[in-house]
Amino acid sequence: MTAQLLDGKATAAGIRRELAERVAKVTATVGRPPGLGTVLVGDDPGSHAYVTGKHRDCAQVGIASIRRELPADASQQQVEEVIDELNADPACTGYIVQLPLPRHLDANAVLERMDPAKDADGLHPVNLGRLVLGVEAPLPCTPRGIVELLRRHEVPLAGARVCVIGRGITVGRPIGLLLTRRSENATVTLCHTGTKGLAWHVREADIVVAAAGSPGLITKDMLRPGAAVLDVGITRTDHGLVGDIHPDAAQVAGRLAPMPGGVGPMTRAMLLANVVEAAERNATAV
Ligand SMILES: Nc1nc2c(c(=O)[nH]1)N[C@@H](CN(C=O)c1ccc(C(=O)N[C@@H](CCC(=O)O)C(=O)O)cc1)CN2
Repeated sequence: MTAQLLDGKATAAGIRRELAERVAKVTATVGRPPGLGTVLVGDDPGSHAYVTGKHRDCAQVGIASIRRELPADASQQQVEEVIDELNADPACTGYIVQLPLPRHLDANAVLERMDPAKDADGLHPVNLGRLVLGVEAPLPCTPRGIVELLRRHEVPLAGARVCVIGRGITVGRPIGLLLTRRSENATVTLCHTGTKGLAWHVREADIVVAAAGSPGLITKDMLRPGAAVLDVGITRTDHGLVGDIHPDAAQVAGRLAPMPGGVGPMTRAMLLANVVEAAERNATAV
């Protein structure tokens, strides 16, 4: 078997086209375009590349960019001052704080200081709480991108057994909440570095989401033949970027969202969707 491609790049391009039309409408109604802010602290090359990509996407759909950068040794107070500024800026519809932050900073305190109504990442505790409660809120971009990618490729979720590997705040923890909503109705097993018998859990699954950041962790012998497999792990090595899914997995998987070209572009598209939805909410509230 050679896995069918879950093509995040093409799917995200289609979503950007849909969003560009909505941006044009909301811009005409409000008299100015929605604005996405980004807060980037430090020199991590990956984070710089992701933020640059986010602003490139904004330009493509007509969203204005507000870019704030701070040095790696920025203090908690300096970061929080930028947060306060974006909370107060009427041109900023929504913003994100690029993660991870340098170790000396308290990321939870930074996220908590954000205005939840401007949280374009769905990572503010209020919005994560709303996700737990099943109340409408901006959704974390990667989990939302995964659900959208599966939906647009007609991969059935109702009753599906999903194995998620990784318990980080941007993917592993929130995706369990998303997929177990009544509207999705999947059953989720959340695995992590403390899980015993990882291969057994993975083999039970119809859908595997690998977000551990452990290169080549999931091999073909661990998979149920025909499973849909999504690679969310990204490790930068001397030989380039390496995902969590071993290349041999494509021989056994039924569907494969590769890295690159699978979930990453969907993450970026869902960020734009969160900003557009916030702008539309604001426009109807006026
Ligand atoms: N505040 C946030 N921080 C981080 C998030 C997030 O959703 N919000 N997620 C990741 C990084 N990330 C977005 O910020 C992100 C990661 C990867 C991609 C992507 O398009 N990847 C490419 C491959 C990488 C490359 O070409 O350099 C792909 O998969 O095709 C987009 C966004 C952690 N931080």
